[in-house]
Amino acid sequence: MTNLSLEEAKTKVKSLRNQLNKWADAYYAKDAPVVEDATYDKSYQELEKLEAQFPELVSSDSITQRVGGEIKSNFSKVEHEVPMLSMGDVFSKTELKEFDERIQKAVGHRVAYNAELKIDGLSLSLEYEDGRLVRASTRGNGSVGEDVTANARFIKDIPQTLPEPLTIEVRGECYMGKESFAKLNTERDAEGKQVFANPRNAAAGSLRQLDAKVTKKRDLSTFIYTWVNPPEQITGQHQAIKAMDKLGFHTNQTGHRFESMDEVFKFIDEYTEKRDSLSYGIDGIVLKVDDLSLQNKLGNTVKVPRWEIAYKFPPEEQETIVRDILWTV
Ligand SMILES: CC(C)(C)c1nc(N2CCN(c3ncccn3)CC2)c2cc(C(N)=O)c(N)nc2n1
Repeated sequence: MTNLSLEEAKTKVKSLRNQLNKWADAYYAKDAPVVEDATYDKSYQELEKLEAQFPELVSSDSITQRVGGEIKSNFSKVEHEVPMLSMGDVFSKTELKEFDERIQKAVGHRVAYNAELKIDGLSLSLEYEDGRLVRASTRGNGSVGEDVTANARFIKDIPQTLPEPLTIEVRGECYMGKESFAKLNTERDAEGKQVFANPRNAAAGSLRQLDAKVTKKRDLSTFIYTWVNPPEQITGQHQAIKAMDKLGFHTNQTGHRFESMDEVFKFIDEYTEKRDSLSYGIDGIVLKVDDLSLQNKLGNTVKVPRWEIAYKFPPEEQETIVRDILWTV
């Protein structure tokens, strides 16, 4: 229940409807979602809650009254055997220190961490049977995603077959490099099409294309960072990434295993500096307890692992021009 007055609720409902209609039109009309599902869903649920609390505000033209009101994608659904979890976010080194202290307290000793750049893309799961790619799917809500196998076949750095007949699942981030993003937007602008607000939306819009031939024209990449239930000879996150690299997956080589938080802080400072010069977007650093058995011991809360945290950089000066064009349409 919100503590909004009827007047305030009316304003809020109006702006939510306006926003959701724009997003839904972009999704249906141009089949290029300009926003992450999670963002759309959050606003949609907020509108539903307000309409439930203020029934006098419900109107037949509200997107919640539309049969297909929610973003229904035409992809078939994929149930994730192992849920794709969310990530806890922190925004300061103090909070990272507290995270480390919590972990040390829980396990009774200091732990090593694997620090990874937090790639600004969308999550992707890749499933292989006897060494052949059989399914690619998006994260969706963490439990149910979309089948994008046909599209994934056109992402050049995804191995279609593995050097060994393994039946495994790996997960990573699908992203569009900064240069490819700028090129795509220039082309779209020249064609009078709506430009993408940022590389993450461009990647999402390009991967979640119903017509895989469109994905083929888009320059998408991946960084793979998780081996789901790896063989027992793999005991650490850093080792897992090295092993996936050997299998032909594209991994991010900047990841580093650290024994102390001081080294982690140096890594954070280094990539706060280097961020703009990278050829792909990052929005933070992901810190994971490296030892996989400790990860299992620490377990997860409902949606978030206790053994991992994402340190988010302060938002950089976004190129607001694109955003303005987008929102004024
Ligand atoms: C395996 C865990 C759960 C620890 C995990 N989860 C991740 N993510 C979860 C939340 N995600 C998410 N996405 C949409 C909505 C909610 N959560 C987006 C991926 C990771 C993302 C990156 C990255 N971006 O580079 C990374 N190097 N490691 C990750 N590791």
